[in-house]
Amino acid sequence: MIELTDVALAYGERPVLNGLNLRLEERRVGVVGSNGSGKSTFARLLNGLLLPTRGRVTVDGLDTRTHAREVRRRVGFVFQNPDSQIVFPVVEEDLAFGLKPLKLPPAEQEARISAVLDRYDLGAYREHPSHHLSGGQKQLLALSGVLVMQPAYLVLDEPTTLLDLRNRLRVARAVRELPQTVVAASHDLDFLRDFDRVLVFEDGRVTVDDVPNAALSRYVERMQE
Ligand SMILES: Nc1ncnc2c1ncn2[C@@H]1O[C@H](COP(=O)(O)OP(=O)(O)OP(=O)(O)O)[C@@H](O)[C@H]1O
Repeated sequence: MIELTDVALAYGERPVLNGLNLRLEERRVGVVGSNGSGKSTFARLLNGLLLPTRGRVTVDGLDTRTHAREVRRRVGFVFQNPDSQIVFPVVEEDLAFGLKPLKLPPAEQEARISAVLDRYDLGAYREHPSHHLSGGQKQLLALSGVLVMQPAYLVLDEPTTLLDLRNRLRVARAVRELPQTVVAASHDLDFLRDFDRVLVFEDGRVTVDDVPNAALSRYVERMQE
C-alpha cells in the first residue's frame, strides 16, 4: 500500500500540493485535474522522484525519504514524455538496460523482453533505433521498459496522450490485466472509467475522491462552472 500522511510540497517558495492524506489500497487509482493542478508532482512523490516538503510518503511501510532505492524497485514510473525515459539507441538495448540490476538468468531476460515486445507489437522494431519510433510507439516502449522489470506498483503519468485508438485500447487492456497496483494520472477520462477509484486534483488538493462514475461526473461539472 502507498500512503501519504499530511503531505505538502512546494517548489521553492511556491506551494503546489497541500494537505494530502491518502491510503492507496485499490488496484487501479486514477488521477484527474486541470493543467497545473499538481498531478505530475503527486505522481513523482509516489516513487520518491520528489520528496515532500512536509509529511511523509510510504510504500509498503518504506519511507520514500529513507528507503529511496527499495521504493524505486517497487514502484515503476512511466513519464509523460517517453524521450525522458528511453536512454538507449536500440529498442532491445533499452529494455535490457533496465533489467541489468536484476541480474536475471539470460533466458529469463530474453523471455521478458520478447513477451513485452510482442504484447505491444514492437517485435519488428527490436533492433531498430529507439528514436525512429513514432510518438505512440515510444510511449509503448517507455511503458514496456518499466513493465519488463515487473515492479509491484506502477505509476503512469499521462500514459495515453500520444496513442491512437488501437494503442489506447491496448494500454487500457494491459492496465486492466496487470497484476500490479496502478496509479495513473490522465486527461483521458474514458481510460479511467473502469478504474476502482478516481482522485480529482484542484490547486494541489484532492477535492473529490470517489468511484470513477461519480468522481468523473463531478469533475466534468466543475470544469463547466
Ligand atoms: N520543477 C518545477 N519547478 C517549479 N514549478 C514547477 C515545477 N514542476 C511543476 N511546477 C509547477 O507546479 C504546478 C503543478 O505542476 P504539475 O506538472 O504537477 O501539474 P499537472 O497537474 O501534472 O499539469 P498538466 O495536466 O499540465 O500535466 C504548476 O503550476 C507548475 O508550473
